Amino acid sequence: MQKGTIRVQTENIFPIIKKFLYSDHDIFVRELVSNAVDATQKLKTLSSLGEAKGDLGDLRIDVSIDKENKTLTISDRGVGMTEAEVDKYLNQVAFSGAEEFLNKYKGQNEANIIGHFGLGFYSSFMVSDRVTVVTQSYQDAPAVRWECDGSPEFTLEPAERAAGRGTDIILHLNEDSQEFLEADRIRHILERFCRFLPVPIWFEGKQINNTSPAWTKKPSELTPQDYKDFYKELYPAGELPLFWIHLNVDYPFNLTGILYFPKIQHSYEIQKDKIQLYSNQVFVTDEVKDIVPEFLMLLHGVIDSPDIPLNVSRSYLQGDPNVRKINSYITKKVADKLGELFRTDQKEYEGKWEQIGLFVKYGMMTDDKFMEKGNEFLIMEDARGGTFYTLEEYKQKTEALQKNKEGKTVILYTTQPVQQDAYIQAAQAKGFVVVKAETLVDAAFINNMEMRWENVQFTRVDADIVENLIDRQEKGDSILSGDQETSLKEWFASQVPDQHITVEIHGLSPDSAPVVATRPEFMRRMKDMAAVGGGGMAGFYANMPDEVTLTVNGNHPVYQQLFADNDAEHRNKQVRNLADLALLSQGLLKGNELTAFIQRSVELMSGEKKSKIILEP
Ligand SMILES: Nc1ncnc2c1ncn2[C@@H]1O[C@H](COP(=O)(O)OP(=O)(O)OP(=O)(O)O)[C@@H](O)[C@H]1O
Repeated sequence: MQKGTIRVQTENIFPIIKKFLYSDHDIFVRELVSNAVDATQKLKTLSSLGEAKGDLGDLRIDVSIDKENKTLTISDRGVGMTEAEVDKYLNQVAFSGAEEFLNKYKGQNEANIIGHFGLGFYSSFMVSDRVTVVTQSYQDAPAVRWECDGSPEFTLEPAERAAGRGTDIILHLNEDSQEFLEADRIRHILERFCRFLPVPIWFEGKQINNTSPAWTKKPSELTPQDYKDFYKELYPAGELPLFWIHLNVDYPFNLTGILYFPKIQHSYEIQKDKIQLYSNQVFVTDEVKDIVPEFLMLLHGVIDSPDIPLNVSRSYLQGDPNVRKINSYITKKVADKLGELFRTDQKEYEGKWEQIGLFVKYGMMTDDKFMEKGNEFLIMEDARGGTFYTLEEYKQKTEALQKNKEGKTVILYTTQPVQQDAYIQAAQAKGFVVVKAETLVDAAFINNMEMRWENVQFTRVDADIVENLIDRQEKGDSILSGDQETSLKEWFASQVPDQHITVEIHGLSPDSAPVVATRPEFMRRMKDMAAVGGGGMAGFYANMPDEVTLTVNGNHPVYQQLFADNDAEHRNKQVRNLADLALLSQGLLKGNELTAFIQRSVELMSGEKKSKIILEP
């Protein structure tokens, strides 16, 4: 028997400390199973190079619990270790045999080796009083038993390994870690971390993992059904995705994966943290915040990269050049895919726009590069539905009618096609094109694009009377006399005393509505932004009451009737009703006011009847 002291390579001690501060004790399972996978992959490589002879047998990993002896064992049929190797790899903390193997066989093997740091094995001491390793090398050497209780002292002696080549890692679980003797607990951890490892892992008579998940295959080997099946495997409860992108780079960094665009019906269902990050098929985390661009956090799927530093802090991740490159690669791939979908199957793309639009808009707002590309596949739906325009198409279509004096294209939009129907119809009657901007992101998107798209301005269709939507017109000719205009203004002012409602008299077409309520664009936008939590000035506007302009169309015939009406009370009620009708069309008539309006309307109708009865005989 050999006795000795574990040697720590001091220059590597800091990563160890960091790693042991890791709050998640479950990761010891990941580390030990990863080592077993590495050992198995190494054996396959050596065999393919002719260095390991003979039949390799059933290369599987077994995880087992022994409740009586309070142990958890991980067994593999991999390369195993000779006595000298045990001394070298296990007795020197932070000396990675994985790194050494990779350097030695660089370019000669296809196997992906997980280990890098030479630390993983030591995570077993987070949960064990004692760890026993029984191992036999693929080389012709006797088996050895290594044992250590977490202190720097270890023992190393010859042993028997009935199963022959391979390694058993036996953890004698400590008092605080008895939970790992529960089968459900272990199965859960295995399913989380080891679900897609490339070597079969068995626990309690069942294989835990899918050894060749879709993302590790070539896109040409996969059918659409395969992608959908894999999605179901990842998210059994989820609805099928809209489409997906298969990522595959090997230069200047390694990255594979599949990103799915989920179906989002309602913005409130948006779920972030649905992308899982793997490193050589080992699950690392589902918090991919710094690796995936913010606007793509809504995607689902898997990213696998051995090049992402996994055991370091967040702030380091952000500064990591590989992470930044990965970020822009993913952005580019997503933009390319969207562009391709738009070009090759526009109808299909339009059909999914409601959901795709969310990504596109977020992306354009937050990423300059994406915005450039997005300009080609961002589409706006006509308020009538079914017709879509790109920005370029919209500009061309509205060239004649919707350019204002400054030469800007005025994009007219509606946030609620049903409620704003009267305004939309009025604009369409003028030959204007109104587009929908109904989703949660639209308010912010409009503000943002207005600053970045050249010569474009957005105006909500109810921001002003239709005559003023593109450019403010001179007050049209009114058939009213000066006195009549003054009285009309007074009547309205007395009936609508709200200081936030401004009354203006215009001479519009007799066919236009008698009164139109509009909400000035700027103020309304600020309030909208405040409502969805926009900070700064927007917060200030949130507390301001609605500003409304009532434009009274002096040329409407109803006013001639009013001038002929000598019953002041009756006339005032009519005036009030006209104003209320306009407010109603803006959804601004609520509560008491609405009830009063209904009562007044009924009164007016029955009053008319009465007067008719009196007049007719
Ligand atoms: N089951 C095993 N079979 C054969 N060799 C093993 C086994 N487990 C560990 N080793 C050897 O011990 C070395 C150290 O393992 P350890 O887990 O500490 O580090 P690593 O796997 O190289 O890196 P990481 O810290 O990233 O896991 C390994 O590189 C490997 O050479």
